[in-house]
Amino acid sequence: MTPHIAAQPGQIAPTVLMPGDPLRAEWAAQTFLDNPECVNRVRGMLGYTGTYKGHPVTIHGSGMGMPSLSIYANELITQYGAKTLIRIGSCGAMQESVGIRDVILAMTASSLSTPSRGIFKELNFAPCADYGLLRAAADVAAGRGVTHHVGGIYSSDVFYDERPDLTEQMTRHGILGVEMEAAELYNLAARHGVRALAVLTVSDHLITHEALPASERERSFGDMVEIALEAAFS
Ligand SMILES: O=P(O)(O)O[C@H]1O[C@H](CO)[C@@H](O)[C@H]1O
Ligand SMILES: O=c1cc[nH]c(=O)[nH]1
Repeated sequence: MTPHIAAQPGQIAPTVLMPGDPLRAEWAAQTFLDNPECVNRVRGMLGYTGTYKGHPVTIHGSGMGMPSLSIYANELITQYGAKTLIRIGSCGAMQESVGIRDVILAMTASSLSTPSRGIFKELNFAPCADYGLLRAAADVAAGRGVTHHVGGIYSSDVFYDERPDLTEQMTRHGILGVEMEAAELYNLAARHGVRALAVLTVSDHLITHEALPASERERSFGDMVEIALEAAFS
């Protein structure tokens, strides 16, 4: 047990999927895992462990934003031995060529700051995905005919952004989408020598202002979860 996770030793699998939303963790575990068992509900941050095609998998919420993800990812890696962490999140599209419901595989994540800023100081460390996971996820997405994009994303500290000039520069420099956790997940994975990837579903569009209707979210998020699960064990 840790300050934020009540699971007993052995109740967290080496492979962990991390949505921001704890209820998405519950839905994904009940939909895609066999024999899902709730292993954490401290502060309402749900974690479930079950199996996928015989492989043990934990699906655990990260909360919103990098400080929250940092708490859970640190404890999952250092206290429970997680070796593969895949974020399954929603994001906003920042390119005309990226559509609502598309999947983005985050090769790297830019940020203004992360919880690791204090370590890196003047260094602009470039957090990046595990290449094997990234390549496997792209292959799975292509094989399933899921429209997907591989490239850089922006991990923001805020949902309500007051810097349209920054959004403009990121769009100009090819950043595909914005979310709030991947950069720190990649920093932590690099620090602890584990694998990480962010698989994101576009839920809204910063340029066209389209948004995914709530009724369609589940099916769209399902593609993302299956891509993550298949990539983890390919
Ligand atoms: O859908 P999730 O995984 O929570 O991800 C996105 O949604 C939240 C903001 O609404 C942030 O956590 C952002 O990263
Ligand atoms: O962080 C996020 C998530 C979805 N859409 C956004 O615009 N930002």
